[in-house]
Amino acid sequence: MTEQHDDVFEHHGGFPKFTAAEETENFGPFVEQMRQLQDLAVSVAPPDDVFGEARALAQKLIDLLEPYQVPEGQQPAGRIISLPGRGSLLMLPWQVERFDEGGVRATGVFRRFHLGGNGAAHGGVLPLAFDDVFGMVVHASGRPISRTAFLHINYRAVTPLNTKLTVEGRLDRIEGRKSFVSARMTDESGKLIADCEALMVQLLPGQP
Ligand SMILES: CCCCCCCCCCCC(=O)SCCNC(=O)CCNC(=O)[C@H](O)C(C)(C)COP(=O)(O)OP(=O)(O)OC[C@H]1O[C@@H](n2cnc3c(N)ncnc32)[C@H](O)[C@@H]1OP(=O)(O)O
Repeated sequence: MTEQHDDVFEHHGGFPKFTAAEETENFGPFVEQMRQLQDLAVSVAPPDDVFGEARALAQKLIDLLEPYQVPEGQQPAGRIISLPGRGSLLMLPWQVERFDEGGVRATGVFRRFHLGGNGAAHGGVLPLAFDDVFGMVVHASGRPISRTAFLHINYRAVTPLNTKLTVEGRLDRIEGRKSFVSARMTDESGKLIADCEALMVQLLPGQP
């Protein structure tokens, strides 16, 4: 992790102070296994007694992890920028490849877990991808922490699963507290899958 990445969670506005977490031996592989489980949970059709066995194993995992819950900002999930989705299961398992004031670029695939219908990604996961990139664009540009006021997506082509895609976002202009940002999602041939514009509004002191 670079020094540039180390300070991206510093305190702004009314947000709590977040610090980046270090990658450890087991956390990244654990998150990937959980993602595989998510993919399987939405794609298997075994006999019901197999679900019974899975329930028992899942309960063991719950019992193992439950004592270790911590407040927001202290868990590794979401704080390790070198991991896909920063190690957060909520985030798409994409890798950040560029993070500087010129913009943010992330690449990755939508998986079976993200299926909408007829082999394509669910339309609701694209705003998640864009919104997360815009949060990083704001930080990478050195702007104070901001929240999304609006986010407008144009779905230009059906979004495939298991196909490498790229999202590139940038800061277009600043008006006082307002950061106007935009991003494009493309496939490896350069075909435009979706584009997006959003307004990020800088939080006032104490604003949640
Ligand atoms: C590694 C890094 C990880 C980074 C990890 C950290 C990531 C954090 C980023 C997460 C991003 C999110 O998804 S946040 C989650 C989704 N978003 C939210 O929950 C936001 C909910 N909404 C709000 O909290 C509020 O509405 C705000 C803060 C956006 C704005 O409220 P406010 O502070 O009272 O300001 P307000 O006066 O209304 O607006 C300020 C200016 O913006 C304009 N404005 C406000 N809303 C709109 C709008 N929808 N469309 C057009 N313009 C608007 C106003 O006209 C005004 O312009 P003018 O008169 O000044 O010209």
